[in-house]
Parts: sequence; structure tokens; C-alpha cells
Amino acid sequence: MVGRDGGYCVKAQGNKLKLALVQMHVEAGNPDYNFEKLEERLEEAVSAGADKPDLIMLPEMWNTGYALEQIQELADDAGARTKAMLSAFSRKHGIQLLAGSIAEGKPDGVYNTSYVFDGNGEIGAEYSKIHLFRLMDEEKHLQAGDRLGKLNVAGSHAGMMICYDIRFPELARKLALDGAKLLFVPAQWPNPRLHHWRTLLMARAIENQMFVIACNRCGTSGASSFFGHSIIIDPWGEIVAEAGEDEVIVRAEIDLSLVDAVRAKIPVFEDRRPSLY
Ligand SMILES: O=C(O)CCC(=O)C(=O)O
Repeated sequence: MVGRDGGYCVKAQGNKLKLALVQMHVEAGNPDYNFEKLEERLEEAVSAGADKPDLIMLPEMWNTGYALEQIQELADDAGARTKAMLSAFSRKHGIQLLAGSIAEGKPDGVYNTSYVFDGNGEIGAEYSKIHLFRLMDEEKHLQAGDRLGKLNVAGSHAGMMICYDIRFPELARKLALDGAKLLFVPAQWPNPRLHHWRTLLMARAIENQMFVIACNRCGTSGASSFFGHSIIIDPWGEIVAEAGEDEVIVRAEIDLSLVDAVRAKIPVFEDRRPSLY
């Protein structure tokens, strides 16, 4: 994991948030294994000696992986198993949990859905991926969501996108215009597109002057391999923390007041000319 040590051109005033991103291997088609493994990783995230995070984040489709051919049978029906485990964890530790996403079974099909637990074990927000990734046949097996992902974190508005969604800058801009100061991105982004992953996330952070917090999986699944590189980028485009390719818990503290400081320094949102585009 590499940290950042550079000086900002703008100074944050202090509204701190401690983050822990669980970058883990996901076993495709084996929810029992993945639930057990996640439980271990969550215990590690809050283990004695670790700086207790305010928010823990998980990767995309951590319950089933991309076992799309069997996804109808494997999906968590109404998210019941996920909700039971993660609600209890969130309540026990008083930690907000942005629970990556799962294959969620609903009466009309399977959705790629993220739940956010608010620290009392209640679901504060949920979001189903709206752009299905045709290169991996998602549209053949999954239903697309039809709502934006919005949540509150430490008194600030935040937005949520899942993996392929980051290729749609208008979605991030809409979330920013609606008030988001942070953007969370759970993913299963595979090789060989590390360059796209880092560049797109960096662009979303700089152009919207927001924190981008992205948690990817690692390891291999059939013919696909995943490079990890979970990353936290600040609104000035500096990398706060970035994982390598192995399993790790990425920990960092961010200061949300930096968003206002950056937006005041270069007032992009005031300078927009929406009447022309
Ligand atoms: O856009 C990409 O290159 C990767 C997207 C992806 O893997 C996904 O949405 O699951």
C-alpha cells in the first residue's frame, strides 16, 4: 500500500472521517465461502489495536462473484442473509457500512445491489447498478436499477456508483450537482484495464472536486484476474491511499472540509455554462 505525503494547495479545516476498505478475493459461485471470509475480514477491520474506522466499505458482488450462469439460484433472496449478517455487525460496532454490492434476488430478477447500514444496523440507503456491463454479459442475467445512489456520511451528502458506472461522467456530475462531496465505488474491475480504472476515478475526483473512494476485489476467477488497487482520491486529485494487488484493508483518514476548500479555490460549479451544453 502506498500513502501520500504531498502538500495541498488548499488547507482543510477539519471534519474527519476514518475509512477502511476491504480489498478481498471473492470465490465465484460460492456464497458460503464468501460470507465466512467476509466475516473474518470485518473482524480484522475492527480488531484490537486497529484504529476503529467510522465507515467500512466492501467490493462489488462479493457474495457470488460473477457466476452469472447460476446467478438466479445463487442470489441472496431479498438480501436476507446479507442484511442479517451486516446489520448485526454495523449495530454491534456502531460503524457505517457501505456493503459493496451483492447479487440480490427480487421477484422480477437479480439486481447488483449495494446496501448502506447506518451504524445502528438500519439500512440508510440502497442502490442497484444502473449501467450493466455488456462485455461481461451482465445485461443477459441481471436487471438494471432505475434510481440514483445517494447517502449521508458524517453529515455530508455522498453518491454511490458501481464499477462500470464510472465510465459515465454525467452520472457523477449529477450526483455532485445534487450535493455529493464523496463518491463511493465498489467494483470487480479486471485486468487488463488498470489504466482505465485509475484514470477514470481520478477524473471523477478532479472534475467534480469530490472524494472518490473505490474498493475493488483482487484474485482470480476463471479466466478473469482482478488487480485490486482500491483507492482513495481527494478532491484535489491527490491519492490518499492505494492498495496493491493483494488482499488488504486500506485504512485512511480523510477531511471532508477539503471539498469546500477546493471548490472555493477553483469555482468549477459556479463557472459552468449549462445553457451551452
Ligand atoms: O468498465 C470496465 O472496464 C469494467 C467494468 C466491470 O467490470 C463491471 O462493471 O463489472
